[in-house]
Amino acid sequence: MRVDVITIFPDYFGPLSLSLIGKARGSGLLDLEVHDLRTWTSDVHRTVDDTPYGGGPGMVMRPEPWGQALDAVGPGTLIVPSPVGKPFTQADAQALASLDHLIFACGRYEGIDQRVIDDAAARMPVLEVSLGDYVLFGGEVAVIVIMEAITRLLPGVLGNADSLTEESHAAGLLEAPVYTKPASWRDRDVPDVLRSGDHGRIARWRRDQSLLRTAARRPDMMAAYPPSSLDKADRKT
Ligand SMILES: N#Cc1c(-c2ccc3ccn(Cc4ccc(CN5CCOCC5)cc4)c3c2)n[nH]c1N
Repeated sequence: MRVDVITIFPDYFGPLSLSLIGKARGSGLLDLEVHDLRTWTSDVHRTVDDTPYGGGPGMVMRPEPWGQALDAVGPGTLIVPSPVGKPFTQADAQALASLDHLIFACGRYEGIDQRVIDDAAARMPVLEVSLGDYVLFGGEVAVIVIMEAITRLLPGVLGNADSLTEESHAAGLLEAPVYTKPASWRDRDVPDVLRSGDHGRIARWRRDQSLLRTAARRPDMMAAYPPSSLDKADRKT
């Protein structure tokens, strides 16, 4: 997968050289390049922003540098993090993980001139996404989060592909609690069922815990969980 990130803060993306994303880049599974938007400015001050038409607070990112930057790195699927974007979900991560070329546009200030998005949409798919109902300083942190969500889905990145099948937002329920050694810690014991070796009982316990957690913390997920997936025993949970 080829990924181009355009930003006025390239140093924000140091974390994408670490851990499993760094390994994915080193092994060739992920070809990622971070570009400084100011590369495509032409004035001595390398200006990327200006005052908003119609008044209002803050500054808006100028269209010219963005247009030239997207001409240079595109076409691909353009992902624009935004406070007004569609909520980003695991399903979005799975869809994006299957694509060949992603371009991330990291806005700052009050956002990017809308004509940049409209112009890009005339020649490539554009997805405006939001991480959640809170306001960040810009799109860079969102891109790091989105890149983690996508990269872990790329074949060969996670050693144990099984861990992808049981994931919360893929399976529709929150995962059960996890435990490791020691069996007892500060007078708190690992549930006996997990040490029983009875895989059927363990699977049942984990499913029950998933249902309890999801019902308590994510009624929205519970409401969306297909009734056909709940057997009679579950309904008593
Ligand atoms: N992904 C993601 C994000 C972002 C995000 C993503 C990209 C950029 C580029 C600039 N900013 C800052 C910024 C702050 C304030 C405002 C004004 N509006 C805010 C909403 O109410 C109306 C008024 C605009 C832009 C960004 C923030 N925030 N939250 C998410 N989940």
